[in-house]
Amino acid sequence: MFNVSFYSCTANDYIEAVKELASEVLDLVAERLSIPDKHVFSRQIKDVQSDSILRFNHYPPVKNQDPSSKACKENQIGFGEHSDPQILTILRSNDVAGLEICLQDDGFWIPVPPDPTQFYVIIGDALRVSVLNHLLSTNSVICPVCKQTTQTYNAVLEYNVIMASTTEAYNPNNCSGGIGQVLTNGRFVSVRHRALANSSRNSRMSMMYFGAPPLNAIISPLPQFVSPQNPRLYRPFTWGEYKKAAYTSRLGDCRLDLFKLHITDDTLALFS
Ligand SMILES: O=C(O)CCC(=O)C(=O)O
Ligand SMILES: [Fe+2]
Repeated sequence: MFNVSFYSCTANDYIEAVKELASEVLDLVAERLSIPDKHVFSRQIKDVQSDSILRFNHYPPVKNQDPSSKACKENQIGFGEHSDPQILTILRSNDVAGLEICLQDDGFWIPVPPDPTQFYVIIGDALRVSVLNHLLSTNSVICPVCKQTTQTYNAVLEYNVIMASTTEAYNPNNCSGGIGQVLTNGRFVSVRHRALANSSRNSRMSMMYFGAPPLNAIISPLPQFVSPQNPRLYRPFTWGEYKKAAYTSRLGDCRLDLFKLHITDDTLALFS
């Protein structure tokens, strides 16, 4: 029989452990960015009011399909294309493939090989703002699978973590943006990803920890990322507002557009 209290204790232990891991990653990121307050990101997910969640995904295999047919490909989509709205996601899966990431807006999907011994770190919309361009300019590695350059945070590798992020420089017209993009005033673009159901015999299963701020936390570009040359791109908003926008739009929609400030020549003049 399913023992609910055993399950809930185990899940809570896992949440505590993975929150620590996420916090350490975020502290390293802040340190590397020379942000004086190194807990600026981790404080949000450690807050007792944090809106972080743990989700379990199960993708049963898709059976009896002609793998070359279009219908087959569509049926295989277990979790459609999206970026995670929170700050940071820690993914752990079994050894069944399915996760894919899209590094550029070219519709080309790169499979991420499953490894049940690893944690995968996905930059959420909330963090994408401030961090990655800096890290990427000095830390980039060649992905052993796709042979493309992938930005990776060296310190993160010590934890056997793969940090997926885009290799692109910020493009304000690129729809793929998240609340991290706001914190860094548009420097970073969180990775778009999706999960396919496998046509083999086995189900893919994943455990996702989404580190999020409290609902009333203000998401706004950090002051060090705003200057006359880089005027503020987004109006401040709360995580609660963003979450509502995320859950009332379609999964793949670009919700950050709702929070963009329209930069005019007059606005620019105010900063100069
Ligand atoms: O199951 C996976 O590999 C990815 C799931 C995912 O992207 C999500 O739950 O947000
Ligand atoms: Fe996701």
